[in-house]
Amino acid sequence: MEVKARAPGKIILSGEHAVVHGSTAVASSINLYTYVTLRFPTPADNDDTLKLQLNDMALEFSWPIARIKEALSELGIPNPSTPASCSIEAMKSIAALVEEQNIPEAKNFLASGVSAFLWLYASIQGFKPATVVVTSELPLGSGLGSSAAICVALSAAFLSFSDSVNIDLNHQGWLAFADEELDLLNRWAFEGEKIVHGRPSGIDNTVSTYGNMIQFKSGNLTRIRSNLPLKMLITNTKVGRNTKALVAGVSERSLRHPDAMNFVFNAVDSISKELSTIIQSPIGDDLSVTQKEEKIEELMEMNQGLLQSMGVSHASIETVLRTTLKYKLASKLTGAGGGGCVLTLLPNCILLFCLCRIFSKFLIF
Ligand SMILES: Nc1ncnc2c1ncn2[C@@H]1O[C@H](COP(=O)(O)OP(=O)(O)O)[C@@H](O)[C@H]1O
Ligand SMILES: C[C@@](O)(CCOP(=O)(O)O)CC(=O)O
Ligand SMILES: [Mg+2]
Repeated sequence: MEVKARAPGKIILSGEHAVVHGSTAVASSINLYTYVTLRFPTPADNDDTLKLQLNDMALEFSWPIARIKEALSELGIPNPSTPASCSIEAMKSIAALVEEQNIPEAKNFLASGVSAFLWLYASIQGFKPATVVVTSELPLGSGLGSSAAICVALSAAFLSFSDSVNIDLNHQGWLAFADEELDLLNRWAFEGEKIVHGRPSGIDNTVSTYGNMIQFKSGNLTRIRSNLPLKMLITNTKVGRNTKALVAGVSERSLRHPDAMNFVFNAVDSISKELSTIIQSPIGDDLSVTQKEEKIEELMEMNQGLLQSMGVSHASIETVLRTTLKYKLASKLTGAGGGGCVLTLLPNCILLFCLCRIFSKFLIF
């Protein structure tokens, strides 16, 4: 028996970090996915291990089921319909299970993802032998939500074998979870994301679970529909960073300067709400597409300024900002910052300009 699940990455258009402190944020899923295949051995295979293959990393981990049972004995019978947080004790046992695998030092950043896998698997599927294969189109640790995508795809694969879930909707050739099941999936993915991020807001796993665009505040999701043909260029600075450390850094700053940081978070809240209103405003209202894009550019610049004051920008991000500004294009970091990816709005008039250039070449030759 085998199942394959996929979950998308995301971009945050406005509100990263501040969303952890209760501000509104706006995010969109992107069409880059993480894929998880779950396979149970037959009795003839005589295989009593849990295997995790990370194909893109060319790594394979394997634990005897008896060892996992011994380490996580407190878990008892799995209860897929009730998402549970990993206790400090269970986290210690999982850390020992991961350590036994001797992950190469250069790939130590994978330890949190492997830990989330162990927690989700043991909690949802219990102590059954299986092989889980992960592949991803997303760059890891770059702000495009690879941690949430793997948690959603793992939870989806594990839950799909559980009686408490109904999967019958056809979506682009894939079976989809029914709406009422998405909440359960999202809550499990959030538990995994907590292991990677420490203190996630939940926006990444939510947009990866529900897809399309969302507005998110204090754990509450509003699904939104864009009426603007927004085009974003994503530039990866390729500077690695760790979301958990950056999120913790912002929290420490807000403990040191609570009043000032509250103003920063409130300003971000207003920016996200305004952005969401513009995106959803009907075509043909008072503002033209160009006027709406100009407003969005200004909001992106203000959001970037506030992210700088939270301490999460980086020299590599500033270089992208300066470069795009030369072409009068507005940019902001997306995700946790400290490196990672930068978003640049490509206004429709630019696309028209490029098209004209392409066509003029055809005309000349
Ligand atoms: N395909 C994957 N395989 C293994 N671990 C993964 C995978 N995708 C994400 N992770 C885990 O998530 C971490 C990256 O998460 P994070 O720092 O939040 O950045 P982002 O979510 O922006 O990619 C990785 O270091 C790893 O632990
Ligand atoms: C910084 C934050 O707002 C987004 C982090 O996104 P990413 O893991 O860098 O893709 C954290 C969160 O909301 O959980
Ligand atoms: Mg992440």
